[in-house]
Amino acid sequence: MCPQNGDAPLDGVQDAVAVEGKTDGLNGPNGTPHPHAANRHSSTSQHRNPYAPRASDFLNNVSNFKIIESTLREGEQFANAFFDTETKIAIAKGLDKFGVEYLELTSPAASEQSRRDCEAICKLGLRAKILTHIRCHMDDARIAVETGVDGVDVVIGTSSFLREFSHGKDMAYITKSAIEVINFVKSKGIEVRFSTEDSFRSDLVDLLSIYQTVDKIGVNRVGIADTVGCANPRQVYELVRTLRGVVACDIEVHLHNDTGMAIANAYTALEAGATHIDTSVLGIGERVGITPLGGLVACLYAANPEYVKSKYNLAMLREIENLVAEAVEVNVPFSNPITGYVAFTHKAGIHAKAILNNPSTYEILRPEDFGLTRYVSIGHRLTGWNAVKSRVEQLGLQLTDEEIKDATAKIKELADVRTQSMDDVDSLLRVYHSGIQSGVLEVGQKDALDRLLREHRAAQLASA
Ligand SMILES: CC(=O)SCCNC(=O)CCNC(=O)[C@H](O)C(C)(C)COP(=O)(O)OP(=O)(O)OC[C@H]1O[C@@H](n2cnc3c(N)ncnc32)[C@H](O)[C@@H]1OP(=O)(O)O
Ligand SMILES: O=C(O)CCC(=O)C(=O)O
Ligand SMILES: [Zn+2]
Repeated sequence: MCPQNGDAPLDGVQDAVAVEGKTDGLNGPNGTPHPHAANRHSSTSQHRNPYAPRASDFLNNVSNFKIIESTLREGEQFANAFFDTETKIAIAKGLDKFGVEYLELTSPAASEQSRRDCEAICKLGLRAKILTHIRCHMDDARIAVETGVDGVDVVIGTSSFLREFSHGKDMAYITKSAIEVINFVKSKGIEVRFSTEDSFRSDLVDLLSIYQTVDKIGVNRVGIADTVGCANPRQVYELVRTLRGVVACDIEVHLHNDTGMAIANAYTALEAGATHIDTSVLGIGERVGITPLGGLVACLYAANPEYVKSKYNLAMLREIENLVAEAVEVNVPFSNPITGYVAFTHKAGIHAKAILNNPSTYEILRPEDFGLTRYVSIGHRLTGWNAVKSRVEQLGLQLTDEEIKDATAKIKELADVRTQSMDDVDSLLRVYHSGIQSGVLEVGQKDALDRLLREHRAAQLASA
């Protein structure tokens, strides 16, 4: 792994340094010396600098990547998806406003309307580059280059499964048609990408050989596709890193989410030197889809918030997700990163206290950077007096800490029976406060408080 280093344990020390660098928000090896390094390795470290940059520091593209947004291609392969022209244009404009670098559209060979929609989106004059996605076949390529796209994404299966059961072609034929299609697209002066479908179940020698061939003839990007979602982060790292050493062109990854790895795999691909990541809004695509745009953005924001904020209009994310969710008739999942309805809701008393003091205690993403708001939920039995105190202050009530703790005990007692709404909690706090103010209530007088609450409820019912 490290050319200067034949001493295995040193790798461990280097890992520790890399972690320190990250903690400082640095990509490079600028961390302070590891306290144990000198003692443990003094004999070898005389000859080399253990803190010198490693190959992996230079490969890492976590803060240098482009998104190829494929909601209008992979996303159209989602079981529920039917996008009419108007919806496609709304999605394209929304994603463009968000700031994705590329939009990938369904093949114009798929249907007459697909071809017309592709042309219509090319004419919108968006900032994002427009790509279309075709089979590795001259018939498709001829149609694609006439649509006005900025580039063509070419794909063909290389695994034995697809060679035998999909297109029936061997590697020699695949290579020959790849060269023909790539040269043809290039001759039109537009970008071309060549991708192998089912890369992780393809023979490594076949893969590297075809990628090297297309790189030599000037393809702009090569793509690796985890078509069945079988890859894990380590496999992704190894394949991308190996490919990085073989081709000079950009590297795109397309990662399905069948085993829930798509975001982690995308992150790891960037660490290994990938330059472009395919996404779709909410991850929609064949089966359970691919790397979701929002989840990827959350993950990359956590790594480098300033870079991600500078590239994308993050406050647009919710609007785009809602647009696509509505178009394909699904709900945004409750646990969705950033936009899930509980993404910034804090509940347990211990969390609530710390969050109220400093949100970074329990938040890696700042809701305000996404145009969103944090919530502290208090009407439940896991609440604590610090959270209740914050609400008391918001309501402008004057209560001592001892009184707030007493009121909190009542909230918990009631919440043991059922969760209390914010209105329930507010009423209780107001009743408690007026009881204290008027002198009919003192700390610990449970019966008096129960009576005041009963009277309050009766008055509410009478006025309803
Ligand atoms: C993993 C992915 O998601 S890849 C992208 C998938 N996208 C699509 O399929 C786009 C939508 N598809 C379509 O509209 C149609 O399938 C079309 C227009 C592409 C082709 O339709 P048809 O000609 O009716 O063929 P059909 O879909 O039944 O079969 C696919 C054909 O493409 C061939 N083929 C499959 N993959 C490739 C490829 N990557 N490169 C070249 N040829 C291919 C198959 O051998 C088959 O050829 P055949 O007609 O000689 O049997
Ligand atoms: O073109 C590509 O890279 C990917 C095609 C695709 O959708 C897949 O293999 O899952
Ligand atoms: Zn796919």
